[in-house]
Amino acid sequence: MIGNLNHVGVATPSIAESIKLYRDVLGATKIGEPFDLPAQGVKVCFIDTPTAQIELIEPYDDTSPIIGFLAKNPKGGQHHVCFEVADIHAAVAEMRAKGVTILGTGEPRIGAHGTPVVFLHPKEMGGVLIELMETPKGGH
Ligand SMILES: C[C@@H](C(=O)O)C(=O)SCCNC(=O)CCNC(=O)[C@H](O)C(C)(C)COP(=O)(O)OP(=O)(O)OC[C@H]1O[C@@H](n2cnc3c(N)ncnc32)[C@H](O)[C@@H]1OP(=O)(O)O
Ligand SMILES: [Co+2]
Repeated sequence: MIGNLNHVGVATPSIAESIKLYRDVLGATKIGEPFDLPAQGVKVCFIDTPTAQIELIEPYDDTSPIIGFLAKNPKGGQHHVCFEVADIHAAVAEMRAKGVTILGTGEPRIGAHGTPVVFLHPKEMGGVLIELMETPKGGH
């Protein structure tokens, strides 16, 4: 069911500091403008690599879903991996049929690429928080 690896989510206490690392130390050249995504409780900045993106995420406010993760990992860390799926509702139905817990309300929500996303519980995914996102129409 899963398609392309779209992005790896990296939680950080400071997107500005993380940009310095990826740009000045790792040599990334395609770094987007950071933007707020209050519906998901995060500020976001995408860094492009030839085949996938790094998604830097910083808490939008103190109700952010990444607050607990940053409390345990104050310097930040690898937070989630995101795979594309052709049809999010079909993916949710398939996961539910297989007994997998969809986080939150279970209803897909619009993510940072403007297409619906859901998250699968890390305890049922070998310790990895997995995001499924519907592939943008026309690719990306
Ligand atoms: C912008 C959008 C997009 O791309 O479009 C995004 O990605 S937004 C990305 C941010 N949004 C999300 O992450 C939404 C979905 N996430 C959530 O609902 C939450 O963050 C949870 C995954 C349920 C974790 O919540 P919280 O940290 O409050 O719970 P908790 O501390 O009780 O953690 C429960 C257990 O899960 C583990 N745990 C927590 N976060 C984890 C992570 N990122 N990867 C792997 N394990 C993780 C904890 O260590 C703990 O294990 P132990 O029990 O062993 O101690
Ligand atoms: Co993400």
